[in-house]
Amino acid sequence: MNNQSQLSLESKDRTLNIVLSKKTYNHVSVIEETSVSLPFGYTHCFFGPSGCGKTTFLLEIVQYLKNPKNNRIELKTPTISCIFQEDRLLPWLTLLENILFVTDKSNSKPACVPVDFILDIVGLLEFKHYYPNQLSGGMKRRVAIARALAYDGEIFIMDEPFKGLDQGIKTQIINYMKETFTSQGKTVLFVTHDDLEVKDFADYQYICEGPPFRIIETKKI
Ligand SMILES: Nc1ncnc2c1ncn2[C@@H]1O[C@H](COP(=O)(O)OP(=O)(O)OP(=O)(O)O)[C@@H](O)[C@H]1O
Repeated sequence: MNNQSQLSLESKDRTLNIVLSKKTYNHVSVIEETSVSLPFGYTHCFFGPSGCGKTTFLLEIVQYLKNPKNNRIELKTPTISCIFQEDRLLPWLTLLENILFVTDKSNSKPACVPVDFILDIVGLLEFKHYYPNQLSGGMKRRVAIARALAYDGEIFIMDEPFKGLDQGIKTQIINYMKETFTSQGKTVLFVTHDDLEVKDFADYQYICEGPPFRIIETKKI
């Protein structure tokens, strides 16, 4: 895969400016030259058909944010909470240990949200000593969400985070996220196929097409 994208965090206007260059997987064009400016402190939702390149776009951003050598960063490298499409739990650790693995001070940043509080939000407090193979698909999804919330990064990057969750628990988690993200001014980049999630959660919506990935319309919600 080619790697010549540029990304900068501008402290002056508090904007994440992204300029992606053309990307290919095995000579197939996946991302067209794309630039987008995302104001900090808002929830940005990327909406588009399956396979258009949304995950590739998010991964590019994570890669550049995590590697100061590639960035022209004027601020310190931000901490990032990620929720990927796959749950990525460690099977030999309990649900609680999976979360402590990223919030442990030696491994991570000093301030994290108390784990029991977050487990209660995602409805898993009573299952905290279960192992991943004792959990349903939706429960594993909620562990992945709890892990990101407990780590409490300055930027949240989430790829279809609520896929497979029932409406009740989804609403409870979205309400918590909306309230805390707004009050703490978090910047959120989030991919979904669900119109209702856009309506309930997003400040800006970007309609995407592809491959190759491109943003064809930006809407303020
Ligand atoms: N490792 C890979 N090797 C080759 N092609 C790939 C690879 N990963 C993704 N692609 C191709 O890149 C394109 C974009 O994939 P990507 O996963 O970014 O899309 P997406 O919009 O996130 O899809 P979805 O909504 O289904 O998750 C797809 O057409 C896919 O076939």
